[in-house]
Amino acid sequence: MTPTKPRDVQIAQIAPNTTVLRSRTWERLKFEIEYARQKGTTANSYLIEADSIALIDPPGESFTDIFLEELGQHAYYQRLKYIILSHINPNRIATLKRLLEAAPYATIICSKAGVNTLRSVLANQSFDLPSPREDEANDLGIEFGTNQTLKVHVVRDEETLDLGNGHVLQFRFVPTPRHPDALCTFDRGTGILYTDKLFGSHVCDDAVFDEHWKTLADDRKYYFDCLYAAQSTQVEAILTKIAEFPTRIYAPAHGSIVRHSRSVLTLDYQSWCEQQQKKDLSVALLYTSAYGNTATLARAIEKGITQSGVKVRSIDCEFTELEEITDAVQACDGFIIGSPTLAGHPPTQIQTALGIVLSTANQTKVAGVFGSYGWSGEAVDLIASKLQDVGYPQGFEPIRVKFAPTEETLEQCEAAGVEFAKVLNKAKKVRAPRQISVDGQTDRTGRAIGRVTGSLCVITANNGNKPVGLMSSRVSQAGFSPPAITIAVAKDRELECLANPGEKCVVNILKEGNTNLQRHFLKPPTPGTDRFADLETTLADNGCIVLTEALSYLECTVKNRMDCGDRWLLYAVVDNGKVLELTGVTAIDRRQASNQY
Ligand SMILES: Cc1cc2nc3c(=O)[nH]c(=O)nc-3n(C[C@H](O)[C@H](O)[C@H](O)COP(=O)(O)O)c2cc1C
Repeated sequence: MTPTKPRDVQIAQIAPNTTVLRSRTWERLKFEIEYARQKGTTANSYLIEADSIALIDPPGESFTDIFLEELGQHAYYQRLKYIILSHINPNRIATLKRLLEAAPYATIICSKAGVNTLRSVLANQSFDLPSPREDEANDLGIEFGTNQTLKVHVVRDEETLDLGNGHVLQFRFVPTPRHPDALCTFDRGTGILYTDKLFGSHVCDDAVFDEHWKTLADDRKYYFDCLYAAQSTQVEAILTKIAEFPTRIYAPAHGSIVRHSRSVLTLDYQSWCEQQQKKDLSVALLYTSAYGNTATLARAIEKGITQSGVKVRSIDCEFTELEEITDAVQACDGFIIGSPTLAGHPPTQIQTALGIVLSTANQTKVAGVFGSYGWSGEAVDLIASKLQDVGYPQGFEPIRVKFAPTEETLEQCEAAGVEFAKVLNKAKKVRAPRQISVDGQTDRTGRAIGRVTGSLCVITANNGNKPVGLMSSRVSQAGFSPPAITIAVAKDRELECLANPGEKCVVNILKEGNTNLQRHFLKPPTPGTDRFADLETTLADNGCIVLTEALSYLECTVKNRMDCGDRWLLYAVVDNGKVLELTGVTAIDRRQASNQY
């Protein structure tokens, strides 16, 4: 295994008086769904050194020490006048606390929606704020007020802040259900728009700017799907809002700075939002989360649903008007309620949302419930039983997760999202009257495509340390010299580990008559269990699992991956192969129509 590079902070000047500090990790930072492509990430902070100095977005606690060390070498903490927080993230508090202890003259800037969260997270912290000294302040040319306690300035939408030397900052509120307090900052002096989470990607590399933007396409889309697909209406509104700025560069919180592909990426965001709006099935995901655990579960369920082609409207009930909740419940085909248990109950916002659901949603809507709890977990049971009383069809079994989710529980949630979408699709088929003319043509085409057959294979690979396996009948020989194949795989997280050139896999070609393996791999994997535990296996030279009951196997290296709508098409070179049974015949997938397996 290649040793991973240690975390570091890359520093680069990106415009006059403007420096980026990219806190980098080459490993997956968290097990949250948005990091699943395992390409590391960067937490970008920006320093504007004009007459007054402003720092935008110090990183989370994974980087506190290395970031503060680099910042200290670059700028005097005492001269730091503003710390702008584009959104309040409890994870940032560890860094913020240490920063404030070293920078006694700094004022925190955040939005009105952010200040409450800031107060509540800071309330649990004991600060050791140094007393600023008047003589030191005078030496540094800093205005010295008498009240030198923790200073927070809550900005208004469109407010400006003049840092001097032409750096006039203008703030815009860009709220989404996930980040209701989000703030974008435009610097009129440089044309840089500090976009926080927007336009980012979780990729760690040496390129500060996006010269290589074409190679980022999949990562950007994946990032959008995880963070914004369920909030496309709000994102469309944000895009209109920020279009007013004469922006030259997007400076996001993660990944490379967007200079070369700014227009392309803006158009991509517009079209991805439009694609979401056009989907004909939709889910209202109503949740609230005091400490972030239920919100993390919501993200994973959301991902499972959107990857199945169903639109999600995610609503944090704490920050949403009742009319919007009512509107979402009326418009949706299914709804999901997520709630923590606090003092034996769902919080008030969820009780209110449940009231709206019970009085608004007709009985045909598909329902789901989930939530994080600490010891008794009454909230999920209470909501589930109320929904059961009405008789809503269930999209998945109620999900209860004790405190913070693990990687397994998030997988379970994602699988539940996929399941929910399936139930919705089935319910739609039952309801929809058959449109003879249009469906007739579609059926004819589907039946014609169905005559294309493929050999049944199981693709095995390693997702981090975890072996994964997926059935596919879309494997074809693509080249002779070098021997190469193409594999079409569903846009499924299981094989996301084959996203990059150089990744290894084994194609196990199944034998006609061996229904054991076929049945095994047709079932969806159960999260947290070893899929290969009951099978006879051995390891190939490339480290992937070989199913010894297969007819033959190919050891492959991925060279390329192409986006083909609902599938990825992998092009892989065959490095090695072996026939395991000389007399058997290849199992073939014969079907009546293109949408059957
Ligand atoms: C004030 C408070 C009261 C709580 N009461 C309960 C309770 O009655 N039953 C329970 O199972 N968990 C209880 N918990 C634990 C939370 O449900 C648990 O921390 C959960 O992960 C919170 O989810 P969230 O991060 O989505 O807010 C309580 C936690 C707090 C802070």
